[in-house]
Amino acid sequence: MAKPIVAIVGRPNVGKSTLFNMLVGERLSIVKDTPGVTRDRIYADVNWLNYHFTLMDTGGIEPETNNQMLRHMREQAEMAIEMADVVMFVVDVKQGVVDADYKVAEMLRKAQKKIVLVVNKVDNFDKLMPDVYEFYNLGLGDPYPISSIGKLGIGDMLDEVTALFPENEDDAEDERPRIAIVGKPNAGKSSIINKLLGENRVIVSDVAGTTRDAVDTAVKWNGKEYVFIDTAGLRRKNKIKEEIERYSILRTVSAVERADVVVLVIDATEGITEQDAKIAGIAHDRGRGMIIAVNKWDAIEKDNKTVSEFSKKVRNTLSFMPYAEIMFVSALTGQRLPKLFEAIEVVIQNHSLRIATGVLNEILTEAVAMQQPPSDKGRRLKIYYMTQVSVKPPTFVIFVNDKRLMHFSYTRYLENKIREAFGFAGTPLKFIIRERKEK
Ligand SMILES: Nc1nc2c(ncn2[C@@H]2O[C@H](COP(=O)(O)OP(=O)(O)OP(=O)(O)O)[C@@H](O)[C@H]2O)c(=O)[nH]1
Ligand SMILES: Nc1nc2c(ncn2[C@@H]2O[C@H](COP(=O)(O)OP(=O)(O)OP(=O)(O)O)[C@@H](O)[C@H]2O)c(=O)[nH]1
Repeated sequence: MAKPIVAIVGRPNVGKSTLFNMLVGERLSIVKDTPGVTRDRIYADVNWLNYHFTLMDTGGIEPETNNQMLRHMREQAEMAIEMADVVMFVVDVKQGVVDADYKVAEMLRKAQKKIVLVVNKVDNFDKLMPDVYEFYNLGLGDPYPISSIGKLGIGDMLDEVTALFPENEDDAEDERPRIAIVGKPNAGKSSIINKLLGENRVIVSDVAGTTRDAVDTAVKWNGKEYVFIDTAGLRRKNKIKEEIERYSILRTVSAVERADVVVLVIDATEGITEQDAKIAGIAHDRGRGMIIAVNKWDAIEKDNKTVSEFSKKVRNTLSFMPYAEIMFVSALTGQRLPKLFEAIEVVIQNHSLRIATGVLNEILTEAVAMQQPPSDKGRRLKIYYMTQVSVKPPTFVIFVNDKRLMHFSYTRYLENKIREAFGFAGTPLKFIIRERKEK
């Protein structure tokens, strides 16, 4: 389920963005199917042979002084260590090994992270190979020479990256549901986790002692164990606004990647913002179960319209996830936090709910009878059959005579019928349209 995460770190100008764009390819410039969410190109899915992973570009800020650069690189490396399974440490053959490279290398070595040392701008292997050997001095093992522009050495480098992926995903063996608590800085993520955990905290002992797992907390509720993934505590001191945004997005991606269910915490005193939509979009794209928790509900003045008005604004801004329940909570007073736990459990169930094909097709037949499928130039859409092929999120394949006739709005109509029949509250549903020859 959870895809490995690979983070790119390195000094400014070594070619991180060029490498990122080359690996991601042109296909993916904008994610269109999440309305209202314009996607920064700082993370993307990469498919290489049979491997699928999420690539993150941690760079992008040009510090002015050497001091600033060192600080920035340290933070970059820290973030990468926390978030990624494998770190691509990119250096520049033209500049050779510089002081900052040594310092970052030392940090990465100490963290015992899986590292691939990538020497970029080796546009001519014959001529530049001698310069590549210098990078052995960093003590990170074999340097992998590449040219991001010339697309040289990429295969060998990726072979090494994928060889370092966790063997049997530790998450796969762990049956406990994983819940990521995400949201803007200061929304109250830590407060909610602490309150939810209360006395129920148990030690996450059987998970390997990597830095990433340090943010995981296991808790027992109604006799069942859950693992919470916290994204709180981003250090903000001295940071540029763009930097904070970038890190909080990447961190969210990393947490969401590992989660089954996501709780988006919104600060009621600030209202819902574009940044909230961005964060929600990540969970939606990845097909996670979803709950919207409007926190600090104690802190705002209310009358009998406040809930419906606030809900309306949330629904408008997060129009791509009408399936998510909105809850009004307070970490301070504990108001409705037990209900939040109940909601999490419901979403977990729905996220892995399977519907038998027979029942599904009864609903389909009925739905088609009630509203005729669309037609175009005299040719009408025929829907033959539907079956659920997977869970987390529930994914359905619909067999039709002609894919082009399947309008988005009709898929939406069918989705609504399925939801009317089976609920599926809190989980996105995925539909795959397949053509089958007419009989
Ligand atoms: N010759 C050569 N130049 C390259 C290669 N890869 C990147 N460059 C150049 O190096 C410069 C910096 O590339 P970027 O990708 O912007 O570097 P970056 O590391 O993302 O820089 P920041 O965004 O400042 O962190 C650009 O002028 C690129 O064209 C390469 O393989 N060979
Ligand atoms: N009134 C009120 N204040 C709250 C509530 N929940 C959190 N706060 C306050 O909001 C501030 C931020 O809370 P945190 O739990 O640290 O927020 P966070 O989302 O973990 O923040 P980061 O670590 O910056 O990502 C603190 O001052 C809390 O006391 C709430 O339900 N009501």
